[in-house]
Amino acid sequence: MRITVIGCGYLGAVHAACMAELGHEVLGIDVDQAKIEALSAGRAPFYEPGLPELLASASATGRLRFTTDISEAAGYDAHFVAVGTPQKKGENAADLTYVDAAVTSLAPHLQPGAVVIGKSTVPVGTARRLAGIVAAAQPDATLAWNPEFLREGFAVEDTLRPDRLVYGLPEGGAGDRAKSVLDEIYAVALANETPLVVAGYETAELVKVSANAFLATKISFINAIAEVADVTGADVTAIADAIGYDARIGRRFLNAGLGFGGGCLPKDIRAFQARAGELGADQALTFLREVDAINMRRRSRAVDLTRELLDGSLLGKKVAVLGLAFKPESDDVRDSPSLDVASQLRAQGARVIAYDPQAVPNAKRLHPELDFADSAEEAASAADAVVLLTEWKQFRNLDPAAFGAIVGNKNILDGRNCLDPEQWRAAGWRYRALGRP
Ligand SMILES: NC(=O)C1=CN([C@@H]2O[C@H](COP(=O)(O)OP(=O)(O)OC[C@H]3O[C@@H](n4cnc5c(N)ncnc54)[C@H](O)[C@@H]3O)[C@@H](O)[C@H]2O)C=CC1
Ligand SMILES: O=C(O)[C@H]1O[C@H](OP(=O)(O)OP(=O)(O)OC[C@H]2O[C@@H](n3ccc(=O)[nH]c3=O)[C@H](O)[C@@H]2O)[C@H](O)[C@@H](O)[C@@H]1O
Repeated sequence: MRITVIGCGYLGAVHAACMAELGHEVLGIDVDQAKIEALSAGRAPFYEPGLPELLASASATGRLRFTTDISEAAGYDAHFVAVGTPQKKGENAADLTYVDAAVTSLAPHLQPGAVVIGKSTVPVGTARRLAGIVAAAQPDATLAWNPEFLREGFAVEDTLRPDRLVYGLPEGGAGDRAKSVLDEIYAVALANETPLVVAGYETAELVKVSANAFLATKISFINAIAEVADVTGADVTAIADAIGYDARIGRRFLNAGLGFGGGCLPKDIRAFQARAGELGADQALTFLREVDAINMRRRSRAVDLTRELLDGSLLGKKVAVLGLAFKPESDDVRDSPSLDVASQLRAQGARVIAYDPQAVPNAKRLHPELDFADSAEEAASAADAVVLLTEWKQFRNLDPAAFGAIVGNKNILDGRNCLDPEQWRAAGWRYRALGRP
């Protein structure tokens, strides 16, 4: 199948490389010249495990090309739309400017029988509206919605071996034709018995935002329990383990700590509330406001605990921040709780020295006022407190004795509940965490 992928960011670049890996002929298109130059040279424009290898192998086969010129999309069978849908400035709603621009610029180049496949996360109702733009430009083309569930850090694996596929299709023969194109694209996953949900546009759009809303709710649920654990001396990690053994609950996504961030969960739960409001279903999702509020409180709690560790004042204290990415195995700092805490600590008078294995360049662009180190040891040298905010493996494996010899004062905040408190206390550290005594 000849496929284009419009928007080559965290989602699109991985999708393009994986589609080529599966044997399709792929053209990646983006308006960002620098990104296209990097991808054309076989370089990943961001950190994602496995992507560089995939780009190298796909480019070598000649099946993967990149361009900034949308007119090159003419003659392709299927077009994935994977551009950003960020939060609008000062509003909860999603900004659909990029999706609209992508579909509008593609429309004149659609050949009869082409299928436009939405991947971006959009407010319910968007697909039906975009289908009108596609039909007006090329009556024999169809629009389908095929939401994406990959996780950053596991994006290649999740794309090649998804745990389910969802097709949102129009009614009638056009839907049948779009389904056969999607089936051909995903032939390998379907042969491996990947569950497939075929539905209408609205259902497919709602599957995606419901999944992210549920994940965000699960995290905020356990973080709410952590707040209660904090005032009772209970241990939220033991609570999560114990309730997680119940298969109806499950242990995954019950890690209490600094809460969720990234380019998706926060903006998606806000956009979902905004859209429900527009549709007159305001009441339905008011709990997501609370999910968001619980999540944001984690950040101020981390700042307060750091202040407590420093005997009530951050002023002039040297604080080593370990981790800036919104999660490990990613360089993404969009709405990163870690970067937010680092910046709040500095704003409240601390001398912050931050380190992250991959995210320093992105963090520097957003917060040039912070100081950055080249290693955890350099950041922690003579520090009054260490705050671990993103649970990279190299931080989880730190040796409390050796690390203790570097710092000025052995104070540590474990913002992700990822260290062994006994071990750190035995090495002479004052250990604090969120939701653990
Ligand atoms: N990052 C992730 O893990 C996942 C993201 N999503 C959704 O996928 C969409 C994209 O997200 P990301 O890849 O993270 O965003 P991103 O910001 O990394 O990438 C978006 C790309 O689209 C490009 N772009 C903007 N306008 C364009 C146009 N008119 N033509 C061509 N390219 C254009 C931008 O230059 C950028 O490279 C969002 O709706 C997001 O919610 C869904 C599942 C996973
Ligand atoms: O729509 C999207 O873009 C994607 O959003 C999330 O994926 P991602 O943002 O890559 O990362 P997650 O692993 O979901 O983590 C999100 C945030 O939650 C935090 N988290 C996660 C799990 C947990 O138990 N506790 C917790 O605080 C992480 O630290 C991180 O900040 C979803 O997991 C994907 O299925 C979805 O496709």
